[in-house]
Amino acid sequence: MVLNPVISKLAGKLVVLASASPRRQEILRNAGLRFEVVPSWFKETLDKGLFKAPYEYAVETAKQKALEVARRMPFKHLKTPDIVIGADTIVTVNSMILEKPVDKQDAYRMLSSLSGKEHSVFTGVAIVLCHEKDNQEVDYQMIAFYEETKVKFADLSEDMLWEYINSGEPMDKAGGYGIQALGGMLVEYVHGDFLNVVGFPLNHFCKQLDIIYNHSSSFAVEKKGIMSKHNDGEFKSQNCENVIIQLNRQQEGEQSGTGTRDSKPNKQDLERICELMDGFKASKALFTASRFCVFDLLHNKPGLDAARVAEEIKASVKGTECLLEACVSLGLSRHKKKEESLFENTDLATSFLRSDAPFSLHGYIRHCNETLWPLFSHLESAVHEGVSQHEKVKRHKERCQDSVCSSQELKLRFMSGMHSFAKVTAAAVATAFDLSRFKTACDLGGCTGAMAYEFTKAHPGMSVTVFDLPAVIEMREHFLPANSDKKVSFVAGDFLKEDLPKADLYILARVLHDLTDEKLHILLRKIAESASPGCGLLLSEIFLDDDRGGPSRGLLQALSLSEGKQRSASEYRLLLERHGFITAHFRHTGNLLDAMLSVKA
Ligand SMILES: Cc1cn([C@@H]2O[C@H](COP(=O)(O)OP(=O)(O)OP(=O)(O)O)[C@@H](O)[C@H]2O)c(=O)[nH]c1=O
Repeated sequence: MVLNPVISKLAGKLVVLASASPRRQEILRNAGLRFEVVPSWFKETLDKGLFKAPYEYAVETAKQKALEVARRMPFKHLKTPDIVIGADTIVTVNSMILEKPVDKQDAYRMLSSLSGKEHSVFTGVAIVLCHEKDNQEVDYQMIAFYEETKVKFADLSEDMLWEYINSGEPMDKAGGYGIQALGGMLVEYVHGDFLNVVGFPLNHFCKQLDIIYNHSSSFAVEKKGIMSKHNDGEFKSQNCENVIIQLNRQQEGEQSGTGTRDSKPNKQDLERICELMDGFKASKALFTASRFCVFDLLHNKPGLDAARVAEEIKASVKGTECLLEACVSLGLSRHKKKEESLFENTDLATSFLRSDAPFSLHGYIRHCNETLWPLFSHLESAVHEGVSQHEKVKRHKERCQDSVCSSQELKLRFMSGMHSFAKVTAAAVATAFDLSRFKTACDLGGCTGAMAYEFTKAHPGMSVTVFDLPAVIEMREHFLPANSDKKVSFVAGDFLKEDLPKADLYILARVLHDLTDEKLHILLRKIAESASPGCGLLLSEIFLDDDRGGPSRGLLQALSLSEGKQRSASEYRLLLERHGFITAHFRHTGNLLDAMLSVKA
C-alpha cells in the first residue's frame, strides 16, 4: 500500500531517477516509488553568474541532468522512459552557492562560512515526461520546481570542524554536510522540509505529480496533442515559482501571455534584454547610494524616511526618495514592515555594502564608481583605438573637477578598492588547496596584506611576506594595524626590478591579468629564479573558459583594456610551464576569483 495516491499513478510506468545520490534513491524508495537509477552524465558546470537567483541555477542543473538521461536512454539503453526525475541540491550563504566540496580544504571553507549562520538549502527538481511518437521520435515535456529550507548552524570550533571533515561525511554532500547523519549535530534549527535538505523535497514532488495526473486538464500528458511539435527537447521557459513549465509554444503564449516566437516577443528574452540595457542604471544607483553612505546610515539608524535620509546625506528629498525606491527594487533596501515610508537595509546590504562589514565591498564599489565607470564611459573610444582610456579620463577629470584629488588620496582610494575585494575573496583562495607543506609564502603585489592575513589564519604553520611598492607599503596601516599578526611581514620593492624574498610558496592574486606579456615574463622569470624545486606558485584570477565564452565577469573586465589580458586556466598553465612551474591543481572557488596551484619542477 502506498500512502500517496499519486505515487500509485506511476505504477506500470518506466520511471527513471537520473541521480547517483543514495539519499534521493532512499527517499523515493521509502515513498513506495518503483524506479530505475540511471545517473546523469551532465557536468555541473553551468555559469552561476548567468542566474539571477541561486534557485534558478539549481533548477536549471536539475533540468539538464534529467534531460541528458531522457535523451541518452533511447539510444544507449534502447528503451524510452516514461518519466525521468532529476534533482540538484545547493547550499547558499552570503550570496555564494556551495556545491559538493572537492577536498578537505574546500569542505573547511564551506563549513566555516556556515558556522553560526542561517543559510538556505535549495533543491531544484525536474520531471521530464517522455512521449514516444509513432515515428520513434520522442517528445519531451518538462516540469520543474524548487524548494527552499532554512538551516541554522551552531558556532563551530576549529576542532569540531576538522573532526567532522575527517569523518569523511562532507565530501559527497552539498555545502559539505549531511543533516541526516553526523552533520545533524551541527544544526540549531531547520525551517521547512527536512528531506529537501537531505536531497529531495518529497512533499512538493507529490504535489506536482498530483497536479500532473489528477488536476490539470490543461496539462496534457497524453502522447498526442500539445507536444506534437516539440521533439527537440529545447526548453525555453523557466518559471521557478514552483510552476509547471509547458513546452508547447502556442499554449505557452496563450496561457502565460508570453506570446509565440513569431507573433510577440518572448517574455524571458525581453526581460534579459531589458536587464542588459538597464544594467548601468542599477550599477550607478548602487554606486551613488554607496557614495552617500546610505547603507551605513540605514544600518546605524534603521527605519528612516526619505526626508531624514536626505537631511543626513545632504541631498534633495526628491532625489533621495527616487534613489531609495530604486534600491528597494534592486533588493538592497526594503520598506520597514507595516511602515511603508520607512527604509532599512536588506541582509545583502548589511553583509556587503556597509563600510565596516567584515566582507564589505564598499571600497571596491567606490573604485568601480570613480575609476572604472569613467573608463567604461569611454568604451567606444577604447574599442576604436584598442588602448586604455586612463590618460584621457585623467585629463578630462583635471579639466572638469574644481578640486583635483591628491595623488595620495587617489592611491588610498585604489588601495581601499583592492583591500575590500581581497577581504571578500581571500578566504576562498587561501583554502582552495591543501597548502600545509608550505611554511613560508610571499604575496607579490599583496597591497594591504588582506590576503596574507587570511592565509596565515587558514594555515596556522605559515608565515607570509607581503611584497609591494614602497608607496603602498607606507600606506598599508590605514587599513590594517601594524603587527596585527606577527606571521605577516611587509617588504617594499618593485617585483619587476628587485630580488624577491625567498619563500616556499609565491602568491599572485589579481596581478598577471594587468601586466603586458613582457612584464609578465619578467615577473615569472624572477619567481622561477627565487623558487627552489618543489616550491609552489598560487595564481588567483578570473579564469576564462577554454572557448572564451565566459564567464562574462572576466570578459567585461577585459573591456577596461588595461595593459594586460584575460586568459583561460589552460593559457595560464602553458605560460607557467614555460617558466618551469607544472600545474598541479585548479579550482573554481565559487567566489570572485579562481585559483591554480603549480609546483616548480
Ligand atoms: C545539504 C545536504 C546534502 N546532501 C547530499 O548532497 C548531494 C548534493 O549534490 P547533487 O549534485 O545535488 O547530487 P549528487 O549527489 O551529485 O547526485 P546526482 O543527482 O547524480 O548529481 C546530494 O547527494 C544530497 O543527498 C545530503 O546528503 N545531506 C545534506 O544535508
